[in-house]
Formats: sequence, structure tokens, C-alpha cells
Amino acid sequence: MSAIEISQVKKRYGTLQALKGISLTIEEGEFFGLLGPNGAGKTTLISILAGLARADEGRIAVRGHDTVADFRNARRMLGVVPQELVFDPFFTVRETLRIQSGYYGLNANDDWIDEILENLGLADKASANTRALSGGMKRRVLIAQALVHRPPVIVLDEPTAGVDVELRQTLWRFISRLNREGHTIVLTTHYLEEAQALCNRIAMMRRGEVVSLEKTGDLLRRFAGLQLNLSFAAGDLPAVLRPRVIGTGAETTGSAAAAVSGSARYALRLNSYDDVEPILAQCREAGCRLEDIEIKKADLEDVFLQLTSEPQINGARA
Ligand SMILES: Nc1ncnc2c1ncn2[C@@H]1O[C@H](COP(=O)(O)OP(=O)(O)OP(=O)(O)O)[C@@H](O)[C@H]1O
Repeated sequence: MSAIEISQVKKRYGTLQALKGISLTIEEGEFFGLLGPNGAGKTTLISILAGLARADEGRIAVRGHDTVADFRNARRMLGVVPQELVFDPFFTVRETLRIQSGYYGLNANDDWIDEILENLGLADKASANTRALSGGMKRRVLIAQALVHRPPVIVLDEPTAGVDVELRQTLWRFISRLNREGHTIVLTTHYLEEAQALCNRIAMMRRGEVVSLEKTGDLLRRFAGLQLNLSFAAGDLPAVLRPRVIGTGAETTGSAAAAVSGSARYALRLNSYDDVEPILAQCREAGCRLEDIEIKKADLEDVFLQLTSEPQINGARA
């Protein structure tokens, strides 16, 4: 049985078709990444999965339980960490987790609650009022809440947005352990290095569609092209080279200095190292003067930029 089966899910907000017929299957035990730029439809899909929004068409089943017809059982299988911080501010961390356990009929859950608190670095905050916690600590409580009933399928919607490195590492250690113990994990994140390191399979979404769905290794291999980053001291990229542009290069090198200096920067796709010389010759012939040259192997960030910015994706399957 699959952990999650999504079939032809469509959702419209007014005139906006937020989901255009999403179909994908996530198997038991997977660490699955759902990636895409802002507005791609990831949160909408997760909201439908969690029963917080209704699909216009299509269906989702969690371990065989339909999220509409068999909502209670589907929900019991799921632990969802939402993107937004929403709390009842009157309770302590422990009370919050006990109340959450009560929703699932778990009245003697303190051993597991203690383990979660320990693993998320919240043990010394157990008696603190949730109202008094910092944003990062509140996010830890949200994660803890999603885990109280030991759900076999854990869905994390940007769990590390705006949190410090320590929580990211603590969280991934714990979530990876749960995955090793058999829990299925579905993750959306804008930290692509996290997705690359953690996810065994990745779906890329763009404008309500899945534009690629494959194993992380295959995805990287398929795009294992090379990238040439150029920054110009004088002149600009010749028009003949425009079709090769895949970005500015600043995103993938993190070169804030070059981005601030205002010089024109481009990341160009290379098919092989042999492309470098003709490209440099074309720049020279166009009268440009280069300030910096860098050759880089593609990582998930490059793949993401290519898949989510190209108008037509070849070989995409969903
Ligand atoms: N309740 C709503 N009413 C109207 N439009 C909505 C609503 N929720 C989402 N949308 C729109 O649907 C589209 C998909 O949004 P969604 O939040 O699912 O994207 P996302 O991939 O999660 O983006 P992000 O990475 O920014 O979280 C966006 O264009 C968004 O503006």
C-alpha cells in the first residue's frame, strides 16, 4: 500500500487554477521532497492532503484512507507541520502536547512527549507558556504537535523557514531517525541543499503542475551539466549566447559581492568543457571585457532554476 496516493487533484481560487490535475504516489518509507517556487501550489496540495481545504476534483488517499470519505482515519495517519505559526496561547508546551495527544485518544503519552521534547531541544521549555516562546521555539512546538500520535506519514511544510542552524540540524537528525524507523516523510523547503541531502525522490512543481518527478540522484544526473558563470567588467552578454542563460550565477555561487557590484552576471549552460573556448571567443568578438569566470557542476539549485524557469519541460513525467 502506498503512503500517499494523489490522483488528478485540481483546485481553483477564483480565476486562478492553483492545482491543474496533480497525480503522484509516495511509497511507504520514502523521504519525499516537494519543491517549487513561491505560488507553485505546494501548500495548497498539503492543505488538501491534511483536510484543511477541499479539492475541486480528484482524490487523495493516505495509506488507503480517502481524505474526504474516510477523513478521521486518513488524518490519524498524518502528522502535518504547517507553514504558519498558529497557537492557543494559554497553555504551556507540555499542556499543548497533552491536549494534542487527547485529540487522538492518547491519555498516557508523557514518555513519548518527553522523547519529542528532548529530541527537538525543547526539554527546558516544557513548562513555559507557548506565548512566551521565540519564533524558532514556537516552530519546534508545532513540529512536536505533529508528532505526538506517532503518525506513520509526516508532512513538513517549510519547517526550517527562518529558523537557526541549530534547529535545522536538530530537526533533521530527529526526522531522519524517524524515517529510518519507517516513517514516510514529505518535505517542502526552499533550502535546496536540505532537499538534496535528505530526499530520496523529488517532485518539482510549477504553476500548479508537477514538472518533474524522479529520484534525487537521477534528477542530478539528468542535469549533471556544467555551468559557466561570467561576470562582465565592460559590455554585456552577446545576443547569440542568450539561449544558454540559466540564471545570473549569483544564486548558485552565493557571490553577494558580485551581485552588489552591479556588473552583469550570467550563468550559462555548458554541454561540455569544449563549449568554454567558443563562448569566450564570442564575448571577445562582441567587445566585452570579463571580470570573472567560473565553471561549476550542477547541483539541485541549478536543476530547480532550469526546471522552474523554462517554458517547456522535455521528458517531464508525473
Ligand atoms: N486561500 C486562497 N485564496 C486565493 N488564492 C490562494 C489561496 N491560497 C493560495 N492561493 C494562490 O494559489 C497559488 C498557490 O499558492 P500556494 O500557497 O499553494 O503556493 P506554494 O507553492 O505553497 O508557495 P510558497 O512557496 O510561497 O509557500 C498562489 O498563486 C496563491 O496566491
